[in-house]
Amino acid sequence: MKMGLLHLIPRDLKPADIFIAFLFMTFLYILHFYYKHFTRVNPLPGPFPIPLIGSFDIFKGDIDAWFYRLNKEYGHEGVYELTIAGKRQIVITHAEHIESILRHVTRTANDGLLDLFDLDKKGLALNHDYNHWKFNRRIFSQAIMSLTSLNYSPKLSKIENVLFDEMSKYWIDLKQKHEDVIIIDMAAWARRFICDFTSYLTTEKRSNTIHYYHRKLKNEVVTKEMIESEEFIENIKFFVSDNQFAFIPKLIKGLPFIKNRVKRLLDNNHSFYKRLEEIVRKKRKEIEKNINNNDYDFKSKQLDLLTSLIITNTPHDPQPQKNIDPSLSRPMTDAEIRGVLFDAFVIGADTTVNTFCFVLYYVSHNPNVKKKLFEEIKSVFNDDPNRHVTISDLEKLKYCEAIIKEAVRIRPTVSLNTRYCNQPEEVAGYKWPKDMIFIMYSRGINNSSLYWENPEKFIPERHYEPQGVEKQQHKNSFLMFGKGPRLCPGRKLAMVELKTLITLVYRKFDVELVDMQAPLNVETSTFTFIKELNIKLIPRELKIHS
Ligand code: HEM
Repeated sequence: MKMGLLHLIPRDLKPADIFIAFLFMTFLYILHFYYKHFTRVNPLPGPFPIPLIGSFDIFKGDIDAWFYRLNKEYGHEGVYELTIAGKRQIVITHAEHIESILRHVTRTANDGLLDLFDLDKKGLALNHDYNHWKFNRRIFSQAIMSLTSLNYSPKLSKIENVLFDEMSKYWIDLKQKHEDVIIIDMAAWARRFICDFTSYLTTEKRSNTIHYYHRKLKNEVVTKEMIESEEFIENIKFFVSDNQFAFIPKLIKGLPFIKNRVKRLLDNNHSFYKRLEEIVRKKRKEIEKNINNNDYDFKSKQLDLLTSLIITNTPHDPQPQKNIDPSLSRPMTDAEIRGVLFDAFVIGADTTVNTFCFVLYYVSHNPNVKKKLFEEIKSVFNDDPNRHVTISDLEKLKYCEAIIKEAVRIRPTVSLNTRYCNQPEEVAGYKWPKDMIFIMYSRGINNSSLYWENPEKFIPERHYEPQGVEKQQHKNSFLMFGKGPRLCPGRKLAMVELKTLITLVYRKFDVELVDMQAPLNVETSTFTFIKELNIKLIPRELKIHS
């Protein structure tokens, strides 16, 4: 058959003919693209699209800043459109218009390179396949929920306190003799802290990235184990900052500049997958050894995330589910577990690191908020300022929680939230055919004066005192963790992690920005990534009573 087709190509074809044919095909493609554009349903305002890529702005590096500009230009009516990677997308900028799309389950159309990256049917966040997603979601949600259960939470608090004690000792060690303050890049430290913490929650063995980073700063020898931990961080960083290349159309993946970037991202992911799969294999061996040791009882143990993922739907499952759909009742494979671990480390860790750094940034710009936060911490730890922060302390730290929400409102770490509608849907007063992609622009909604008084001001009280809650607030004007079936499964864990870490930092140190004029130093792809946050730590000398 192939030979037959080759015979149809004239033998005396010259390079010039091939070039002309190429130009002709390109011309036809462009004609078709603009024909479709000018005859599209419900034309909306938005930037004029460029065939295949949509806009050159997606290659400029700061996608979030681009959306911020577009919101100012086209967002007034609550909905506008743009083309990204050849695909028309409808951007929603008013809270009233998002309810109908939140119940949809798929995030993006399956026409980019996600299958090349083996992410289209793996994990949760980028999974397109409903059945695979549902299976992963049920097991991952249950495993992650047990980490914040009454049974596990004392362990969770303990490890965060212990890691913080270690990290703060490193900070003190970095203090120059003649200085009163310690200057650090908090983004670099927080990224490593959350990585070591997440590793512990996953396997009950921490990684060693904070230790590595301290030694690196002191020019001291680092061990092979530390370097391996650090490579983990590099893998996460690389994916977070370059992942837009996983969404580009297949048609252009071979173009010179793009080919290289796709290859680098692929190499990065393969080495990351290998590391994760090695962790799963080691844990399986450990579990098998425990099972062979007959007196091991999973019911009486506080299980780490990975053990829960491995033993769910096996005879050792401590909480076997009855009457569930048979397609959901099998155990996970190693590759599936690797998929959800990828989410925990990439999505879970990075959102938490960004949010933590944004809190420090906004609190430093608002001395009254800082004072009130410290007053709250003092009132809770008056008995002993050095004791471990526990889950029951966190319940009393209401102002701290309001600060986290306000930081996320003003600068959400997930500012673009997409839904793909695989059936016709009415959105923003327009009837849309199936196969449309909608983007909820959370940063625009969170900062709209339609829902928030003085939206540019950092006022935690909005989320705190009953009388201070914004009166005209729409129920979807602040979706910190999303909504509907794809709501963030790590939301409870994230709040515990953040409240504990913020309390530990402000209890021990006063925090100031090195440069009060500098804007937040972030890089955005489809995720936001904090590059650097230089702060001054002023030790409180633990005189919390005075
Ligand atoms: C401050 C920290 C966090 C923020 C602001 C955040 C926010 C979000 C948001 C907005 C979504 C999208 C929800 C939607 O589409 O409706 C999401 C999804 C997700 N988050 Fe979080 N998250 C945080 C921490 C975590 C943590 C700690 C984990 C796990 C360890 C986690 C795991 C996930 C996963 C797996 C998804 C995808 C869920 C799905 O598609 O079914 N997140 N998160």
